[in-house]
Amino acid sequence: MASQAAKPKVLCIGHINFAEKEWQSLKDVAELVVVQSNNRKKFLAEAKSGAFDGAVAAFRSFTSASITGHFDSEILSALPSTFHFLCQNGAGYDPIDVSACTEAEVRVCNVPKIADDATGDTAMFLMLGALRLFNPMLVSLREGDFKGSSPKLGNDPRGKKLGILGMGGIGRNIASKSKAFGMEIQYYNRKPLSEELSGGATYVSFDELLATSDILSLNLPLNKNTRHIISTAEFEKMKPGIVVINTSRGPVMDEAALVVALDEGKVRSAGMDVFEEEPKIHPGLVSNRVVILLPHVGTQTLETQKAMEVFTIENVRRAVVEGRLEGLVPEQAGKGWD
Ligand SMILES: NC(=O)c1ccc[n+]([C@@H]2O[C@H](COP(=O)([O-])OP(=O)(O)OC[C@H]3O[C@@H](n4cnc5c(N)ncnc54)[C@H](O)[C@@H]3O)[C@@H](O)[C@H]2O)c1
Repeated sequence: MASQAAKPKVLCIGHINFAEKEWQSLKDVAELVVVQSNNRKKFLAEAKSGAFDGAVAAFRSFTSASITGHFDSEILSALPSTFHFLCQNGAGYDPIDVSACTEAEVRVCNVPKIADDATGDTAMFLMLGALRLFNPMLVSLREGDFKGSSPKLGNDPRGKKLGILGMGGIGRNIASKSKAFGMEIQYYNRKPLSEELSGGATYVSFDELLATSDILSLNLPLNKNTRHIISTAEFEKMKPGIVVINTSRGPVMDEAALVVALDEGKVRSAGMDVFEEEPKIHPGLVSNRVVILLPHVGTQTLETQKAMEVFTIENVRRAVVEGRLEGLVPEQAGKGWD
């Protein structure tokens, strides 16, 4: 009994859907506390009640923004001084204020690599669907008009230039899959990749990427530097008839500007898994049959979802047992925290 009382607490913010056994196994090293609140006000009150006292780490589910809102300095200051590890179950971590975490000496990890394949597959589906103009056909078939009244022909991927904006794990996954479709790959990143990592893709400037790509795939994280990185001025620089794919985060692209570019024919079609104000979607996208839309399901496979939860829970264990995390976010690199 005495050793049980001495265990640190770990918090579960949000739901664990596929790795409950792994979560329960943390009982060996920690006292498990599942956050009960369902909104920010209640979360702050729950923290104030002392329910989280002694907590050192948290599992944060992708959807838990509905519980805490932005994970910012107000949330951090409500947590006990023992709290030092935030384990985000997602490749993206834009709902977390990493600067505020760094200031509060809270280490943050996300889930790198595990989401690459499923998100890359989603991008390929959207890319082929948008290139081949499959969506109007899918819709008209279900409306009882087998091939649609005036089906337009789409394009082959073979021989097309794919421009990847953000050549990280997912960008590189898309690049390697696209090569099998006979595409030529170019990319823009904050810095060029090594020969080995680039896999034969050509590094070009941001403007050249816009001007010469037949298809543009957005694979950047969302942060203050990337918000609306694609807007009216960038659409103007693009090759007429470009196809745009977004599986990163909605706000990296100005959705209203995309709607204008589609309506003007500058952008021929688009494939989107993410939107600026999810679950709201710009009506100009919903009404445009050429655009192929998915409801942010890039990582939604049984295998990937389970592997992401397991990785995140293992990180909670690492935090408790070893005082470190795997996959510290790049903003916290070089602090001697990894
Ligand atoms: N649709 C989905 O369900 C889904 C799933 C997983 C990830 N995502 C999103 O995809 C994003 C990318 O994921 P990842 O795992 O490939 O991340 P990553 O960190 O491996 O790669 C991001 C790349 O973008 C580059 N980059 C960052 N800022 C840049 C800038 N201003 N200009 C040019 N390049 C820049 C980085 O150098 C890096 O190479 C995530 O941040 C996440 O938001 C979405």
